[in-house]
Amino acid sequence: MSRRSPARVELFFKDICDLKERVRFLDSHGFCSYNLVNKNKADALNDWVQAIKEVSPNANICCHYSLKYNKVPRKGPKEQEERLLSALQLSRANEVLIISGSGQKTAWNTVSALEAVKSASLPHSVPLLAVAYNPYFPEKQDQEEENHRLKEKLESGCIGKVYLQFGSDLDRLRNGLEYLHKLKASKAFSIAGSLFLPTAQLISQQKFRPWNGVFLSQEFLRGPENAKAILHEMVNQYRTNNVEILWEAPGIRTEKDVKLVLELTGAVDAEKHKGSFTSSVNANNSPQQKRLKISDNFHLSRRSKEPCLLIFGNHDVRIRDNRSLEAATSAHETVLPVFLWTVEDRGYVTGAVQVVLKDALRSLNSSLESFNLSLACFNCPDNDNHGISTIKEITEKLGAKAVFWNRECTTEGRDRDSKRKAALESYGISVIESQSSLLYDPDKMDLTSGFHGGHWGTLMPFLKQCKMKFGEPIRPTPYHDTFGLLQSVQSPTYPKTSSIDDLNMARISGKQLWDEPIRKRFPMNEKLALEAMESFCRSGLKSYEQERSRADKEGATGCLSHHLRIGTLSPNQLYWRIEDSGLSYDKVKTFSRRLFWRDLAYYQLACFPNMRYKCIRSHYEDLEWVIGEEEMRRFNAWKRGKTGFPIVDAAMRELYETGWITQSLRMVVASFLVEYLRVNWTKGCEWFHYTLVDADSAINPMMWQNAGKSGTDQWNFILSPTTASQDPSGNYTRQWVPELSKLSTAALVHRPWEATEEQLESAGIVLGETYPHRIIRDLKAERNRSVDATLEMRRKSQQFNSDRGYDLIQLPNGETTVVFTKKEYRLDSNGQLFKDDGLRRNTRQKMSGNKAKLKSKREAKANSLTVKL
Ligand SMILES: Cc1cc2nc3c(=O)[nH]c(=O)nc-3n(C[C@H](O)[C@H](O)[C@H](O)COP(=O)(O)OP(=O)(O)OC[C@H]3O[C@@H](n4cnc5c(N)ncnc54)[C@H](O)[C@@H]3O)c2cc1C
Repeated sequence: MSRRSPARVELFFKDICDLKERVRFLDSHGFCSYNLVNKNKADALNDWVQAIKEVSPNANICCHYSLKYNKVPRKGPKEQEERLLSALQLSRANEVLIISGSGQKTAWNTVSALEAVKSASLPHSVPLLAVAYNPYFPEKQDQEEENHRLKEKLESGCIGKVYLQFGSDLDRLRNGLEYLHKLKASKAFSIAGSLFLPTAQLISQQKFRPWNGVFLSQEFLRGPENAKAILHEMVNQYRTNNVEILWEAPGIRTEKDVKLVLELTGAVDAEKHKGSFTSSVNANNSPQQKRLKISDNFHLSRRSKEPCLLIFGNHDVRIRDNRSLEAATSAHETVLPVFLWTVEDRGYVTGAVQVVLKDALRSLNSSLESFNLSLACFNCPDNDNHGISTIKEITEKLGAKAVFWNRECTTEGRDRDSKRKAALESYGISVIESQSSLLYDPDKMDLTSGFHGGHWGTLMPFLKQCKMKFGEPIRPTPYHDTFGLLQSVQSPTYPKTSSIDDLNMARISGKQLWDEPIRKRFPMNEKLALEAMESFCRSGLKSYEQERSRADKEGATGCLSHHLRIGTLSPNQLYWRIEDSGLSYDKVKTFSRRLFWRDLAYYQLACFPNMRYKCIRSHYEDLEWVIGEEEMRRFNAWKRGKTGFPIVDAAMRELYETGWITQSLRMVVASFLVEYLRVNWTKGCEWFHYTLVDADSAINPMMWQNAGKSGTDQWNFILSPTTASQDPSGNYTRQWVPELSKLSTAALVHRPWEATEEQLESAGIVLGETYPHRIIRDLKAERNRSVDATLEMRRKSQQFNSDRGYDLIQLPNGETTVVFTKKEYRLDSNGQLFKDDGLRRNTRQKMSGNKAKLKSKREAKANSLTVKL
């Protein structure tokens, strides 16, 4: 789906002048996604693309490629193929829709064309490929044939989008959409759908000279009002199914047409799309402001001559797919890129993150320098509240009246951004904020209390709500658009500022240069981020479902979290790379959902701004943990990787040395700290925050709260510190705990206390000397204490216990909701453990056989102690 436009529009025009005029008109009404039809072999599609880009540089353009009109006369398939492949490689469009053309299908058709594309293995830079699908055939047999052809097209693995043709039978549309969703289960693609503008002219044209393949009912053809009612329904169906609208015929040419479009879709679309970019410029209701609301679009031709500031944060250090950068460079001819480092930033951007941030800033600066821009860095004085005085001073020196930045959705970032915004606006400076670090804007999301196919605050209700409310995440901006923008701006003359090296950030001196292994393992720049993403998509992604828990396998997970944290990669770039990978839904679904976990964390943080320190289930503040010296003894051993449990120690050492471990290991060590060592989760959370290169103020606390039972999605499993299923070969543990490396089997590496004296001796191990004794011996007893403490705390907090024994929490809007609670903690109103609640049995009885079996299978899986992470 296009980034900014409420819908796509098919363009009809006489010549280039007319085309530009039309685009100018549509652009001024907020459209910026266009389709160019191909009705003649002389059509100069690339010239048209160029003309559109001159008027609307960020337009997203789909060129149609008609196999019929592009056929090389009297030549065989080879020549047809060559023509198509060269057209694709030369195309300057964002998408190419390949169509056979109406009439009898010949040997050279979309299916054979896609076969050719597949075998040519074109570079990744060719436009997204799309095909058409008609769900409206009146004859069953014809429809089946069409369905089969679509399946064949998708099987080529080259298709990223399907365009639904127009028709008026709503039932057939519903069936068609169902069919598409079925196909989506194995092939990832997005859907666009045509709509005709129900004008009197179009209706009479279709009545008397209907187009081939367009099936319109008598009711539709009765008149514009009837047609409108049908279109309303279609818009609803499109919306529910995340279908991007394409206004096909007869095009949108006049103010009246625009009004009609808005009547049918406008209000909702405008609302839906304004999210990614909010502006405080022109707070009045000027036409420009209205336009911004609809399209968020600027024109280069209308760029301001006044300079502006573009402030980078610690989460958007990139030039690609960076909305604030696009907004600033689209609106101003002169832009000063700025990085400010304040005492407040140093309070929460700490440890390993500073190391990778500094490197990323260096690389951002080099990228900017290649466009003759450079990053002006400022070490703000400690008494400069959020760097506000520094920003004011820069704007004054520069004569700038506008400041752009991407909002940072952390608690600290929100506080900073709102204070800066209020102060700058009071000085008459406009602040233009964007959102560029999450798939969706958390402030626009609202989950009502209750169970929506999952408990409140769990992944699936959140994911479904995102897609229902906002559709698919927006596609990243093509790099050539950003490149064009950056090339066309200039740097203002500004006095020399601090260099990145001068920043009071990651300044490590003395003997222990702890940053070196981190820098070595995680060099930071956009190019490397893209390469890492590519390499994972080509190899690791296929086996992610099976291998993601393995710590002993290189590349089992993306290892991209540091790039996402600092912003050297945008989540939209990653999301769409996965969606366009051509792999089946089953292969990519878990990975795609990971990015929704990321968004979910930020949604939770918006609801519970103190969640890094305070339990979301507020009564869990009373949970008893180990305290005093014993707590310190346990916590210190855990931090330093000296607990005597090898998999835990290996992970904690890798974390300390390099700043990263896989999710499966994070879960093992978190589970161990909380459930067995019984140390308060906030301690682990803080240690992770300091040591992780991807330390994230939303994800880290969300995961620790879940591990520590007080989060919205309390873990329904405990990970054993001794079975070490994450490292079946033992090689990972041998690497990080070299003192055990000579033990002969993986089992002994993970449980050296089971080794005989001879085995230990021949491996050169003296337990308690060369490797520590286990810090706790009786795992079962520790775990029982942990459960008892939880039950005791819950008994004392009956007001937070639902009638089915689940925890209740209060949402920011004052509503109370039930959150998932592990079976072993569920209590009745007398404080007794629920045995088997009748409610569940009744519900199960009501469910049909298969569904019930499925559900109990799922529950059994969830309750089992070994889990697939
Ligand atoms: C106790 C604990 C603390 C964590 N702290 C952080 C943290 O501070 N920062 C962080 O980015 N991740 C954190 N995670 C989540 C997860 O472990 C890492 O994102 C993941 O290990 C990063 O490796 P990857 O890029 O190879 O992940 P992949 O498996 O390749 O996943 C791709 C991306 O999805 C996102 N992602 C993956 N898992 C999660 C998740 N559970 N929640 C939210 N987003 C996710 C990450 O951005 C990740 O890069 C934590 C997990 C646990 C159990």
